[in-house]
Amino acid sequence: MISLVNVNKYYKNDEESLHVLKNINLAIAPGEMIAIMGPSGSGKSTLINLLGFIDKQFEGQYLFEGKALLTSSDEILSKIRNQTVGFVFQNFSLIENNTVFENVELPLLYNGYKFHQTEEKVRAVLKKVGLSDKADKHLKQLSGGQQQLVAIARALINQPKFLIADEPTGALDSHTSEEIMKLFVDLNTQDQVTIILVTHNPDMVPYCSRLISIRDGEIIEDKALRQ
Ligand SMILES: Nc1ncnc2c1ncn2[C@@H]1O[C@H](COP(=O)(O)OP(=O)(O)OP(=O)(O)O)[C@@H](O)[C@H]1O
Repeated sequence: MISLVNVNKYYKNDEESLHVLKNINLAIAPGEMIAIMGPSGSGKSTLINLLGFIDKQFEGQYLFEGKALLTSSDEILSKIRNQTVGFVFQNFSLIENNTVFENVELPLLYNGYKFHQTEEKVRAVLKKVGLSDKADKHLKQLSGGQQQLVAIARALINQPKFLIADEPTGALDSHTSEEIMKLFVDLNTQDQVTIILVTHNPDMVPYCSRLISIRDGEIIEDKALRQ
């Protein structure tokens, strides 16, 4: 599904050039659930920004389903991104003053759906994450774990080909983190959602099917975990 070939990334300014991804070669197949680990500053965010079609400025090749999508215009690329990848962040990035339903519905509206076409899809995805009874609640009325479930529902609503989760349990206690990871595993094993997860927490790794470790912009380890 995803193929990075000899990818190098530099952050350049007038005085210096910082080499943050070094000769990355990476193939990701549909149905994988990958943990990316590495110290702060090792290049994890840079890598997932590239994988999520956010960053086009790099050397080497990124093929998605055999195509070099990053050559598309910004407008086409943002449309592709909206239909192809779902993002989940540590801080949830939800709209505080909107209801659960409205938060989850938003990417559908961006994708061209009309208000009267969204109800069934939003209800189905809320059911999947176990929030059927919370649709009309405001975000403020939910716990941190429930807010992360809303963010996952929002990431899933356009049926993306893969999910990128950047420290999705970073703001949650260990019990809630476990619940969130179990949901990711269900999505991965039952619905074949491909998941790429950045984490600092080694406890999250055994839930994944593969571990990629990064140091100083290089992949230093790439190993299979559960099958
Ligand atoms: N926009 C930028 N301009 C210049 N340098 C940057 C930029 N973004 C990141 N960097 C540098 O690139 C390197 C990799 O950063 P990156 O954010 O990818 O690391 P990370 O592994 O995600 O770190 P963390 O775990 O702290 O989020 C760091 O040295 C960082 O300072």
